[in-house]
Amino acid sequence: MSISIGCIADDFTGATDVAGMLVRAGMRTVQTIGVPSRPLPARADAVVIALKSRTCPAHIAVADTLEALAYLRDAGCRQIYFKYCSTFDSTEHGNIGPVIDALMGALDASFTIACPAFPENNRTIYKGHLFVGDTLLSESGMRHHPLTPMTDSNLVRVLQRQTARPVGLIDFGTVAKGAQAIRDRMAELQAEGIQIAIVDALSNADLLQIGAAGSALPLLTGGSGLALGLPQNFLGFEASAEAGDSLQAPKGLRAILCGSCSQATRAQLADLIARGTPAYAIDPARLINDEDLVADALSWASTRLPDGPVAVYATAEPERVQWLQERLGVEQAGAAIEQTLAGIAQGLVNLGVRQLIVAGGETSGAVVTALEIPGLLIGPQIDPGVPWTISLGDKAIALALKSGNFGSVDFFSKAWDHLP
Ligand SMILES: Nc1ncnc2c1ncn2[C@@H]1O[C@H](COP(=O)(O)OP(=O)(O)OP(=O)(O)O)[C@@H](O)[C@H]1O
Ligand SMILES: O=C(O)[C@@H](O)C(=O)CO
Repeated sequence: MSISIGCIADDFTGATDVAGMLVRAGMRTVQTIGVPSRPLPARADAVVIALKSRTCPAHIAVADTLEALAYLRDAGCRQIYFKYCSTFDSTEHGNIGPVIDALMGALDASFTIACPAFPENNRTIYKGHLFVGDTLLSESGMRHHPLTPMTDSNLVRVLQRQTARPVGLIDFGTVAKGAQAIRDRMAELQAEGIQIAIVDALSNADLLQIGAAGSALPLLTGGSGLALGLPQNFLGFEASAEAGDSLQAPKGLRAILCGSCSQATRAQLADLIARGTPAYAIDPARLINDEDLVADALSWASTRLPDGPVAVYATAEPERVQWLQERLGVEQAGAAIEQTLAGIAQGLVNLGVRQLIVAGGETSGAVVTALEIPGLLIGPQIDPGVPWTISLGDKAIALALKSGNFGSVDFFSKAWDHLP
């Protein structure tokens, strides 16, 4: 089997996001949960390994990434792609910088690019500054993110704080001139000693040019948008009409689990509740008191599930998130909620749920891990960056892993209409 692109994603929603893009661009794509212990179950042009490495300590993120890299190299992947968030979610200590460092070292790469732009979801980069819609990243809801608050919009500055390798910029003036100009600028920057270049991008057309310019780089890094421009680089690869495989969602009960506190998820949840969907709120005060919220939520859900979808959520406003974080610490607060939602997910599947939407990357990581799902086949897109997937393994479950800030306001109700 010859695999063109081997992708390592730093969270699970990000992984389905980029896998969906590769499918859209015509590549047969398999997503694995963690580094697979067995050969891939399906023929693939691209493989996406989903890690949960965005917010763990940097040395663990690096170790997990290098293990994934070893697998992808053994599988014969011709280009490696590190996928991180379109809002560049990271802290002063990483993990984007340390992971890029480690990948460059292992691949003996002297230069790479960093381009998280995702114009279809209103993430654009201009003069190195990341915009979310009309606002700078630092003025967007991302400044309140529970784990990776983003308070600086200048990505050259942000990444430079995370790596000792010199970081530069390929700005829009160059990108607008097309692939050859971008290639020339890469060469100039390398000659100046720059090893990683943030690249401006305002549209999918820019991403196609950037993808073409990066054809010879052993390592590319970015959001999922960049993936649209990569399949064109592979000789002998022909866009396959069956790339999305004709998947069939398993029948079963429906549920929604929300651990994302992002602005979009909060609005989507409010919309769902306003439409009358039963919703169970995880009460952080009861969590602190060690009450068995998993059993409580499941007993609540069990009587309602036969009548239609139910939602269970920890989603809260920034002040409520801070309240819990002050009592448990940031990491422990996140982990406690994730474990609770993961336990509820296991119980829901035991109750017969086979169609499940999960909101939030960290949350999805916890849920998919608890469900012991080894991999996902990628199906139709619900909204940009969020495809339906069908789990591999013993028990087929249709899963939509929604990145916190993705999706239209009616996402949770319309998603069912897009089931394959
Ligand atoms: N009420 C709450 N108090 C404190 N932490 C919470 C609360 N609700 C959720 N969390 C935690 O906030 C974090 C949200 O991160 P998650 O990645 O799931 O969502 P997101 O960042 O919106 O999504 P994405 O990474 O896809 O953009 C999780 O660790 C979750 O457990
Ligand atoms: O790139 C994005 O914004 C998403 O795929 C993501 O990674 C959110 O967790």
